[in-house]
Amino acid sequence: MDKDEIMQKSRKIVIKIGTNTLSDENGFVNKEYLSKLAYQVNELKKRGKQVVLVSSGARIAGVATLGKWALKEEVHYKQALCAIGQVELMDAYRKAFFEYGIPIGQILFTKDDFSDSYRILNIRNTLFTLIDEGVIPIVNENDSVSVEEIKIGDNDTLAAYTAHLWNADLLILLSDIDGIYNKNPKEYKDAVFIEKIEDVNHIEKIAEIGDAGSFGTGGMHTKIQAAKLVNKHGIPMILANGEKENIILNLLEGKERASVFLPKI
Ligand SMILES: Nc1ncnc2c1ncn2[C@@H]1O[C@H](COP(=O)(O)OP(=O)(O)O)[C@@H](O)[C@H]1O
Ligand SMILES: N[C@@H](CCC(=O)OP(=O)(O)O)C(=O)O
Repeated sequence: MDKDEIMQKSRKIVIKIGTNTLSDENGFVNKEYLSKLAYQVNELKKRGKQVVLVSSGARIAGVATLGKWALKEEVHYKQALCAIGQVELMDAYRKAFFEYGIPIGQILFTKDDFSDSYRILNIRNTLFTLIDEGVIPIVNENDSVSVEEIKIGDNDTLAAYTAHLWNADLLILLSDIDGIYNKNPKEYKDAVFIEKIEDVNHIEKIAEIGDAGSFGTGGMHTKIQAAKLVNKHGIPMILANGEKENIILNLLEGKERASVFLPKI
């Protein structure tokens, strides 16, 4: 299957939005962006698709709101910033989706939650209930609970876990870049775009996996990790540029390029 066919056939879609994509240049939640996202999710719903959002952006929203601690590296400051920013984030989502009459529900995970079968059962029940009732679940890491060893700031992996847990048909990572290149195009002008990855386990042979952009955390490393995780469970992953106008709907109509990571049959 190619990217366009996957987009059309997938019913249960997890969409992850990265920090750079949904923050403005000062780190505030970009409300105009969320409004356009809500429009697209509503269109997906109208076409019979179910959507779970995984959203980053709490830490930077905390920095912007508080106006300090931007450079603090200690984990408890990062956790405190996420606690502040998560409220801003959800407030912005709530208002954006309200315009389309769509209620949202917040789910905050720690990595531990996914290794406990009792918690997994509860999470699944909550997710299924929200979706069955027309609510859009918005997932983030429970940053103020997660501890350093668990690692704050890897929502790509979190999105992959969520996709697996929900038995999603597709994971879409929306980043500030239109896919993976053979090297970081923000550093190398001659970087070559890679449209289709048939075996993510060998990606390092064809691409240099580099670090994050300005506000981002995981860079390409965590996106590859996410692809490995979902592909192993038969779920394809699309990495696309979330900053492009109407990206999700354009992907659906085959009008945009993106990198697709295909599970092995
Ligand atoms: N081979 C590569 N192809 C594309 N982007 C790359 C590559 N290596 C590193 N990058 C960097 O990864 C960034 C995306 O990661 P990140 O900033 O963490 O995004 P997000 O906030 O969406 O999670 C890109 O903006 C780019 O600078
Ligand atoms: N959970 C944290 C960090 C999430 C994270 O992985 O950031 P990103 O690499 O931009 O997806 C937050 O909401 O700020």
